[in-house]
Amino acid sequence: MTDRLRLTGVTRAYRGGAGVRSVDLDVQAGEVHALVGLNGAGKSTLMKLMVGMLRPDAGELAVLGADVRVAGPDRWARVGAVIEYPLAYGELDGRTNLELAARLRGVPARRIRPMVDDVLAELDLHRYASVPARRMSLGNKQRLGLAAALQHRPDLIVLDEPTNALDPAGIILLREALLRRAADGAGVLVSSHHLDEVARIATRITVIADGRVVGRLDPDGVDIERSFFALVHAATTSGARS
Ligand SMILES: Nc1ncnc2c1ncn2[C@@H]1O[C@H](COP(=O)(O)OP(=O)(O)OP(=O)(O)O)[C@@H](O)[C@H]1O
Repeated sequence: MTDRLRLTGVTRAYRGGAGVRSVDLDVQAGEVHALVGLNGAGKSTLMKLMVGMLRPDAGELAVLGADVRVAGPDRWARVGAVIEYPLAYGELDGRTNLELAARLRGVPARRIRPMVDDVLAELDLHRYASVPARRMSLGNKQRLGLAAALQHRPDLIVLDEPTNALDPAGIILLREALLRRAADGAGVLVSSHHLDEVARIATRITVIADGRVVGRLDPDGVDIERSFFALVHAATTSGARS
């Protein structure tokens, strides 16, 4: 097994006490690992830690084998992430946004145009290649952000609730794109509230509640929703007692 991402005892507290505590988590090459939890469980906080947007108070965090504190641009160029909101320059059209994202990741100039064409086709965005991002619908902006994160075939993909604004066609396109990346050896981590959606794609499902890992779900399990609530309930009632 090859670690694409490994968190060991990672803790980060916000002022006021919320945050994540002693989280152990890994993402392996070739897998889609899903992080599920209720609103406020700590999914976005964990993902921000994983991509260096937040620094841990304690614990170790390795991205593609390098400590997150010392990972350089070459390492980050092999990561694709969308955390919270897809980033796009409103004045620039879809194609230019994607070309810029590719340049920022150091993709050689001759490879950029075919790469952008491929991802525009993959996420059915060709109609928006010449449309400024500010005129795109929320779902198409999300497709554009996902395209920017996936186009350079990163070795590690971290997506925070990537299906939130997508229509059913977009959800299927994203699912296929992620399964293709994983089959090619990428490690994929996605957070979601949608248990059914996650069960279709994930090889592993980790449940978090109150900033802690509280258990795992079997993607092939019969009543995944029930198992999810049982885990969350057990964790929050034991947390309330302690
Ligand atoms: N900047 C911040 N300052 C203080 N507390 C914060 C901050 N950001 C998040 N929190 C708190 O940390 C906890 C975890 O939030 P986080 O956004 O990671 O949860 P989440 O699982 O992503 O939730 P959702 O599903 O609603 O997006 C919550 O209690 C939240 O209120």
